[in-house]
Amino acid sequence: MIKARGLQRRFTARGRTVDAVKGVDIDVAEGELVGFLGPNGAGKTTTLRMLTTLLRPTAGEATVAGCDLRTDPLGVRKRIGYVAQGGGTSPECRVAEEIELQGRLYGLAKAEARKRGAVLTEQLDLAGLDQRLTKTLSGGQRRRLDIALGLVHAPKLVFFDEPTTGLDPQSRANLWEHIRRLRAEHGVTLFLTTHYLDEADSLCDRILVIDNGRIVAEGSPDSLKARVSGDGVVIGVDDGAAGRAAEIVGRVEGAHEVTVGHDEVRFRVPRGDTALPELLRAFDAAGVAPRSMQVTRPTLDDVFLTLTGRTLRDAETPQETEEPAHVA
Ligand SMILES: Nc1ncnc2c1ncn2[C@@H]1O[C@H](COP(=O)(O)OP(=O)(O)OP(=O)(O)O)[C@@H](O)[C@H]1O
Repeated sequence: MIKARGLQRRFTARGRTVDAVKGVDIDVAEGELVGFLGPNGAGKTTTLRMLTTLLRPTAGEATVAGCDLRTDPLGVRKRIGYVAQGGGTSPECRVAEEIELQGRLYGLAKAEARKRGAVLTEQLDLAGLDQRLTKTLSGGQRRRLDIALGLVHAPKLVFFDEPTTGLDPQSRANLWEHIRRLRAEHGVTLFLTTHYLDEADSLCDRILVIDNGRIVAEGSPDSLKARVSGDGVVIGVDDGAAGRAAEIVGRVEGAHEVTVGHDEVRFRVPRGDTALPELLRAFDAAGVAPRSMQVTRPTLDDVFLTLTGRTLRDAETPQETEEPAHVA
């Protein structure tokens, strides 16, 4: 659905040059839900704007939904949906009118656009609000309307730019459910940017981590976590037994960063869940009885820290943004 090679974007404004995206390769297969994760200013929106034809790449090439980004941007636009940050609803328009208008813009006949609007308002829990002025909607309702607008032409590939930024936790969870359903019930391929670790972790099959204009890691949430730091394990033992416990732990394949406390041993291991049964057997054979065993999975923040030496939150810097220099 997406194949991009060496995509770059340089901005020049007031004599200053910013290399916002420094040559990224992206592959997304049909039906995947892929997250593009990175701190503020990492280059997520710029990449998304290139892939959706809103910004011309300085270099590189891409095929999006089967069309070449450079030679057939119109083909790309017809086949994709784009749910932008903040959306673009008109405050004085009614919900149903807004969706119908968007449908007409995509070339649907009036009756067809109206029918499509009814289906979408139903699917996105907006039924009953169709005569409301969009300015009276709550944040979550407005974001769902943004999604409806992005889906009006039934695209098979939808881009979301930070879909849940600014929403309260309940509305975020509700929106995640809608995003999951889009894929499960309609087979839509989804590509979303986020700087929320929990969002990427809970929603996405695969994550691309971008920092400073470059992709620094790629994989499923679990494989990223396993690859970078491994699971943390803490074994509680009786006073005085920690030394013997540490000897046993030292024989476990892949165990590292072993530290011995008074009544506990801590270590890291690639897969805590598979190491524990082996450990239990070894403890049993040695006649040492552990009092407790605890496994903690690393977070995506640990991944980012290992890759860049900074946490995602530390990495967030205020943006300096000029007006975008248009357009494909
Ligand atoms: N039109 C522009 N002119 C100059 N610099 C720009 C422009 N747009 C983006 N940039 C710069 O490019 C870099 C990447 O910005 P981008 O908006 O793509 O990051 P982002 O990862 O989407 O961040 P956020 O999470 O805050 O949306 C930043 O340094 C930003 O200031």
